Amino acid sequence: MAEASRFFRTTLIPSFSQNSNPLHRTSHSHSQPILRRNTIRCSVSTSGDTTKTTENQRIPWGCDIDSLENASALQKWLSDSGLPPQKMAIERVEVGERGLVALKNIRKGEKLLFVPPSLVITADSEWSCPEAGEILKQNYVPDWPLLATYLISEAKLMNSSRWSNYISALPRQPYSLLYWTRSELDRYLEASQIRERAIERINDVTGTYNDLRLRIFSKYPHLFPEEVFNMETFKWSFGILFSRLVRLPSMDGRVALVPWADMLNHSCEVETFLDYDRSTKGVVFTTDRPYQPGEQVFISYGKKSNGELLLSYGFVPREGTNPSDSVELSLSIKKSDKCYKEKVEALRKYGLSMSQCFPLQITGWPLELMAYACLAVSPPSMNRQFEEMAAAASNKTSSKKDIRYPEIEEQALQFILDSCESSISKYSKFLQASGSMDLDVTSPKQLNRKLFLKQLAVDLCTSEQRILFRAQYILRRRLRDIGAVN
Ligand SMILES: C[S@@+](CC[C@H](N)C(=O)[O-])C[C@H]1O[C@@H](n2cnc3c(N)ncnc32)[C@H](O)[C@@H]1O
Repeated sequence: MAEASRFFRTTLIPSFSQNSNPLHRTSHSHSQPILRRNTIRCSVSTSGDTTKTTENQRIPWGCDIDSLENASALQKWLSDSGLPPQKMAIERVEVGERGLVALKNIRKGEKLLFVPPSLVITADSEWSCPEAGEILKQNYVPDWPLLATYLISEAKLMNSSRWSNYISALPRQPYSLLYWTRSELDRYLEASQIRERAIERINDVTGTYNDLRLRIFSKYPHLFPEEVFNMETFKWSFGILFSRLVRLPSMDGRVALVPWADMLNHSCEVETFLDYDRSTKGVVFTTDRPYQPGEQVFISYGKKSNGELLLSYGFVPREGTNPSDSVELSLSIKKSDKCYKEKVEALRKYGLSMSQCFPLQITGWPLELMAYACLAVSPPSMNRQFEEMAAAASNKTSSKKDIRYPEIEEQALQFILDSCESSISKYSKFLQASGSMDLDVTSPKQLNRKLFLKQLAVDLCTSEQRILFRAQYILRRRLRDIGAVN
């Protein structure tokens, strides 16, 4: 969902570009269900913070997903509307609260679902209030804000919308960092770069809503009354999009909400993803393992880090189970650097800045990170190589060669190690403090929510710190190998 932030930055209104470049790639399916470690459950509809008045407003749509409220009505409506008989049913599950569970033996390589296009919501779906849809299209509103508005517009019609059974079964408050307050983000995610990403995303959503309000909603209050189209309802609809929208590669990458398919939970151990199947004319996925009756069936939401999963979907996979996990390491050119100006200029030329984040994985880090570190430590005598280093630090060069500067390798490795260690100490501080953290709550409801958020933050920070420890080990070993005493 870094992708989502990028999407917003590039298409965000004011320019109302139609070149939306949305986010979720969906892959799917899985093998062994992952048991969620933390057992603290919290109805996400429990607003914990009273800093904003809107926080206390309750979204009138959807349901609490810790029950199966509205699930059977959804299943009945779907089969009455053309969904073929299924080998799965919605049930309460260990991972993801509600999910799709096999009713019969399912073979590896079997196609499942077959959701027809008539049951899929896209930017081309018909509006119950066509005038509202027309106005958005005339104003070139991109797919994401358009779909967010569509969802609210249909939700407000309750039973008169054709999607009413679908909307009633959506979470009343999706799990997502959009619902964390600024003080919760600051407190629980201080050590993680995901905090910045969450703030950016919240600002993007707020900016998008404000822009729609100024440019469109305020001009047509009879179609978009503020009691219905407000920040709170937009937070809900964007939360739904972030956690359920899929991109369908075989439909030219179009984004869609796919009722029924969006009841599938994610597993990091499967690779199969949703797509439109031209031969059967429906949205399907192909299992990459067999399932027995009673087992939960999984898909993959894409190769995302734990932080990205928390950001968009509000969960953190069990420690060590996500091979795509990564942590962002921030490197900066020191202001006291004699060549600060030249280095920053070289970086700018390649779209980088004096402070840059690079993803570390348990298996290593990108070549770009080493190039950036070389630039950061290189002395004035190497100024002719600054551009080459900046180019290598960006992913804009076509040549992916591992440029080497033996004369500064040790300093560069030490520079990365110092950044790693400073990051590790931030995580340690948070993780130590989390045990005795005063949660500052006034009701059991708030306590439940804060414990839940804290546990998510502890899970995220533990997994990110683990990657940093691994990088620290590798860097120390390399420094030893090149003869530097550390
Ligand atoms: C596309 S929906 C899947 C259906 C969802 N469980 C429901 O009841 O509506 C995505 C949401 O499911 C939950 N989810 C999916 N995979 C999960 C997992 N591996 N662990 C915990 N929660 C998960 C998260 O709340 C996420 O925001």
